[in-house]
Amino acid sequence: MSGSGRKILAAGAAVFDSSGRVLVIHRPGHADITLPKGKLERGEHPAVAAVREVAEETGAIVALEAQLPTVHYPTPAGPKSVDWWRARLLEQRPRTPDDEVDRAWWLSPAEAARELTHDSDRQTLAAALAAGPGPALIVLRHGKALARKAWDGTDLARPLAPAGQRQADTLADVLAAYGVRTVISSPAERCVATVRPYASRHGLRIALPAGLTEPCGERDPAQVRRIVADAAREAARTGRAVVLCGHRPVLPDMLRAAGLPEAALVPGELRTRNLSADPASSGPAERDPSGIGR
Ligand SMILES: Nc1nc2c([nH]c(=O)n2[C@H]2C[C@H](O)[C@@H](COP(=O)(O)OP(=O)(O)OP(=O)(O)O)O2)c(=O)[nH]1
Repeated sequence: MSGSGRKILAAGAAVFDSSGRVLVIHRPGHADITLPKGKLERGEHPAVAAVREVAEETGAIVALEAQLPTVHYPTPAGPKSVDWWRARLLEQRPRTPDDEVDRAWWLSPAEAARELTHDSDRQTLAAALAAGPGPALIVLRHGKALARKAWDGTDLARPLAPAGQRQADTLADVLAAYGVRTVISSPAERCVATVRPYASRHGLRIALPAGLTEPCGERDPAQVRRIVADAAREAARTGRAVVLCGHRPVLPDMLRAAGLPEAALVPGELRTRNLSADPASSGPAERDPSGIGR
């Protein structure tokens, strides 16, 4: 069957171990050597799919770091787009070889560049090397909240709408894909509730700096910048991803302080930046592939 026109979506990762080696697979069906990746399941976020596919194809449990350029190519089943991340190995689990992937192994980047069958994988590897290692700093707008006129309590206590709660559940999987260890939120309920499913699943405390609330953030952008800079230092110090959840009027300052381009985030949408071990250095800015907010 050729070219129905429907785009095939996939996601994968250039995975690095602690010695800087990269993980490749052999696929007997295609007789090729590639980076691990695979198709999204229905409704699945690409970041979540990337982590799942790497685990299924290699047994490697990974945390995502920088997002890399999306790759497009035609296939007999239709045009295909693959979202890629740089990722680091957290744990290697055993995996039984099968017809899809009969071997997964580690190569130096130079060896991998020689062995990979497809040029696009070589380009993804080059982008991963250019991004360098480092955890993600994630800036997130809270999920869809109850309308102001539908709520007669204080604005700080205004809760998420049911759609916002669903976004929060999806975000819990996305934040897990990045291996988030530090959760920071405006104390407003709609922000806290956006990161609560993730924090409670992982037994993490949510830090609640008052400086991220709407009135404080708008009044004192310098304090917002300090909160974000502290978060970036924490990520660089621990090597683990950090998420900051805030409000639309404060997000421009949060994004700027994170070194991300200005963007009008819709509820539940996020942007990530990868931080190298040196918090002063600037990593590549990244877009949100999620569509959670859309
Ligand atoms: N992996 C990969 N395959 C490519 C590229 N360019 C290209 O023409 N192909 C060909 C090889 C295969 O014959 C065909 C489909 O391979 P694929 O890896 O995209 O699809 P798949 O369904 O077998 O695998 P997956 O998405 O489940 O991982 O596309 C490329 O850049 N990467």
